[in-house]
This record gives sequence, C-alpha cells and structure tokens, in this order.
Amino acid sequence: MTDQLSTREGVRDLHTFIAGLPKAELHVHHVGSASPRIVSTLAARHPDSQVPTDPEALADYFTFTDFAHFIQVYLSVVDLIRTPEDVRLLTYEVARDMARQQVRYAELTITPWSSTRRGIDERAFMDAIEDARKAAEAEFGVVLRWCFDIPGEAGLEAAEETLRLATDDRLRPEGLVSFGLGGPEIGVPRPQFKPYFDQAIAAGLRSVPHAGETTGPETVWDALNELRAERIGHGTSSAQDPKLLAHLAEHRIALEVCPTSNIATRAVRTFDEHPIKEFTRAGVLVTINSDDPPMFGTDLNNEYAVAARLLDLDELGLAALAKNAVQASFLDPAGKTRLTEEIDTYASAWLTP
Ligand SMILES: Nc1ncnc2c1ncn2[C@@H]1O[C@H](CCC(=O)c2cccc(C(=O)O)c2)[C@@H](O)[C@H]1O
Ligand SMILES: [Zn+2]
Repeated sequence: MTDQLSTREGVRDLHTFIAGLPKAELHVHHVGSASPRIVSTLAARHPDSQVPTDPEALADYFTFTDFAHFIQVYLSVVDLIRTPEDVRLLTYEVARDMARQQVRYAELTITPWSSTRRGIDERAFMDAIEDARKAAEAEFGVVLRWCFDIPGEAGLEAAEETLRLATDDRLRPEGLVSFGLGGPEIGVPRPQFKPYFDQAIAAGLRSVPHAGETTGPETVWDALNELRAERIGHGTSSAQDPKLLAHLAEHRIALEVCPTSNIATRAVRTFDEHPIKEFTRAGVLVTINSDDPPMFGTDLNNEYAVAARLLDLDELGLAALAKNAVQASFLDPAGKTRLTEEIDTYASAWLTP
C-alpha cells in the first residue's frame, strides 16, 4: 500500500480526488442501477411488488448466496418496470446518480426483451429511453449510449427478438452503439449466439459480451472468436490463461472489470484474490466499472477506490484508469479527445500546489 493510502488524510484525499475525477463508465446495467430511491418510487407505483422499499431491508435483500440467486433478485426488480413512464423515470434518475459522481459518459446495458415481453410497447420503450437520454444530456451533462444485451439464459428466441429490436430501422434508437450478452454463463455456451452477433455487427453495432465472469477462459476465447468481441464484460477468468492475457493485451481488447460485483456474486472469493493486478501486469487495457451498483452496495467512485487499493495507485494512476475507459469507449474521436483532456486538466490542477 502506498504511503498516501496508509494515512487517514491520504485516503480522504484520494477519495476526494476520485469524487471529482471526470469519468466514463462502460459496464453498468440499466435495471441494476436502480438505487433505493428509484426502487422506492417504482414500488410505490406498483404496491403488489415483493421488493422491499426500506433501505435496510433492501440491503438484506441485495445479499446474494451465488450468481443464480443474484439473477433471481435482479428479475424481481425487472418486474417493477411495467410502463414506458417507469422506463423513462429509471433511465433519467440513473443519469442523475451518474452526474453526482462526475460520470460524463456511460454505455448503459439495457435488456429490452425483458420489458417488451412483459407487455411494454416496443415503440414506447425506445421513445422512453431516448427521451431520458436527451434530457439527461441537456440537464445533467451526462452523455448516455446504449448496449442492448441478449439475456442468454432466455435462449435463442430472446436473441432473435433482441437483434430485431436493435436493428429494425423503425425501432433502433439513436443512442444504440453496441450489442451484448448477459445472464448466467454455465449451461449457456456463447457460440450459439454467433449468427445474432454477426448480424448486429453487420448493422454497425459493436460486440461487447459478458464472458469469463462465472466460467473459465474458454468462454472468453469463444467471445473473441465466435462473437468477435471488442471488449469483454468482466473476463475475470482470463487470468488463468497467459496466452489469453497476451492476446487481449496485443489486440487492445479491454476488460470491463467490476471488482465489487465479482465479490457480491461470489465469482471471486475476496478482493485480495481478484485478478485485476494480473491483468495490468500483462499489459491488458483495464477499465473500472460498477455493473449493478446499488445491488452490490457500491458506486463507480467506490470501484475506483477499490482499484486504487488493489493496484496501489496514486492520483496519476487513477487518472490513467479513467482515461483507459475513454479510450475503450465507443465515443467518437473528438469526444474521446475532449474527455481525455478534461481528465488531464483535472489531475494537473489537483497536483499543482
Ligand atoms: N453481473 C452480471 N452478469 C450477467 N448478467 C447481468 C449481470 N448484471 C445484470 N445482468 C443482466 O441480467 C440479465 C439476465 C436476465 C436473464 O437471463 C433472464 C432469463 C430469463 C427471463 C428473463 C426475464 O426478463 O424474464 C431474464 C442480463 O441480460 C444482464 O443484462
Ligand atoms: Zn454485467
């Protein structure tokens, strides 16, 4: 641990630095970002729901025994989103929470199939997220982009439908940049989704599947070779395969690392066993993300603090991590330059006595 982190003053300083650091987030789920404040509002609209609204009860409810339990609880929150106005409220309020953390740009993973299959009109769904995106940019200064993901466990019908929602010219939202794959990995082999990723890529979307979160490095290879992944969601088990690490580093395939999520879902036992250090040592482009922050009792700022501890980083190291996310993002080149400069300006002002 650095001297700076080992003193109380140093920790506070580093936390203050992180809180003001302009950031980009690449791996964060729409429903998984519903804070207790948002959950309470939605639950008040739909009082028959099982989800507790009291923050203490909610913290208990969001304690998971394993990944399957996490998905079960996650789906109970999905059940709270029943109308286009719920979709708009969730999206807009998530952006408000991001702005409070100085997040300037976020690629938010949305599972549209979960909402349309529950009866929300697809056109109204797209209008709701787009309306929230525009309002969030104008009012909070947060630029949002969408990743539509296939809920893998729901099978090929869900894949087909997600592809249609993502590529039909009459539906495809302006903010959509990428195509993903989420949910459990065990028993859900990645290669079966190849035709859907091929078509999404042909339609101009970028490939960003989850892989290696709950299964081994072969799933990450499948994501690369079959789904032509440009970034990997989690990729935690890549650390078990030195050839894979070298491949990721050489091809600048970024990992979307979500440390607290990995502990909360029991994908990794303890923070000290988290492979993030192996990734950076191998020269892999590491980005820091929060995944489903309120469900895991975290936020993006806390994930940067965790990374600082695990990687022994000072302010410049943290600024470099923030710039990794900009580099690995699907922002246009001018947007990347602007945000990178904003991070550099912030760090130099902080470090200038
Ligand atoms: N850490 C994570 N790692 C992986 N995924 C994560 C993570 N966090 C959140 N997700 C989300 O969970 C969804 C899964 C939902 C799902 O499989 C499913 C199955 C059957 C029915 C339904 C339904 O809606 O009725 C949904 C994924 O699409 C993804 O966006
Ligand atoms: Zn995720």
